[in-house]
Amino acid sequence: MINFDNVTKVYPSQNRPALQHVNVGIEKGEFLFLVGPSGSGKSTFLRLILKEERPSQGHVHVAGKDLSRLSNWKVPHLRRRIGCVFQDFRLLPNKNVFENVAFALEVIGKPRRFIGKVVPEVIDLVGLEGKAHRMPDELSGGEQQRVAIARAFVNRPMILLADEPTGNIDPATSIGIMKVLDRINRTGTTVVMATHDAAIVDAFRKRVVELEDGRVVRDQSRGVYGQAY
Ligand SMILES: Nc1ncnc2c1ncn2[C@@H]1O[C@H](COP(=O)(O)OP(=O)(O)OP(=O)(O)O)[C@@H](O)[C@H]1O
Repeated sequence: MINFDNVTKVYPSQNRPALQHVNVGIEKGEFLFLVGPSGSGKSTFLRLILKEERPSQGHVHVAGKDLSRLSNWKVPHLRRRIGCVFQDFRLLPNKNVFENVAFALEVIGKPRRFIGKVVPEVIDLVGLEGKAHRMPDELSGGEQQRVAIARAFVNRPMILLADEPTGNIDPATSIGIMKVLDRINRTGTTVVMATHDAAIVDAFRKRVVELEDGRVVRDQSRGVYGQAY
């Protein structure tokens, strides 16, 4: 589903590469934790999948397509098939839960009847039943992140990218967020989650790819956070 083929990324004005000779293949339906110290290249890895950045060398394939050959006008279509969740939720503050999730479908022109059917289903899936009419400032951080996940998933993307989704959430609540991501993964969506959250990585035992100075130093199935061997 995602293939990094000898990818090196050097940002203009930087002399140290953000990623160096990265080779990682991620199958459809996999769940992958991307770990590593701050500045090791995790966000760059995610941005390359979205074609927000281009490799300086090597190739990134997503769903069988070489992104370097994907014309610019096709990039919005690629991004539509990839849901994104961030540390800081990024909800629209003046829209309620239903409207925040519905907005993701409105902007791609889905009919109102379809929206009225699927949005409540996804709100239930993320564990927010009964809260559709709450405004973001009437929700806890964990609940806001559930809305953000519902919004990212409502279009049934093939891939979900999560950049530090539990970074602003307390440990107990983080487990609940992780269970939601796990549930989404079980529907067949490939999930790539960049994280510093050792407790979560250790509790869920998924594949772990560790970056250090832009290099893959570990790729382990059912891995833990901090054990390089
Ligand atoms: N737009 C940019 N322009 C120049 N350099 C950048 C840019 N984005 C990232 N970098 C550099 O590339 C390297 C990797 O950064 P990246 O954000 O991918 O790391 P990260 O592992 O996601 O870090 P964090 O855990 O702090 O989010 C760092 O040295 C960073 O300073």
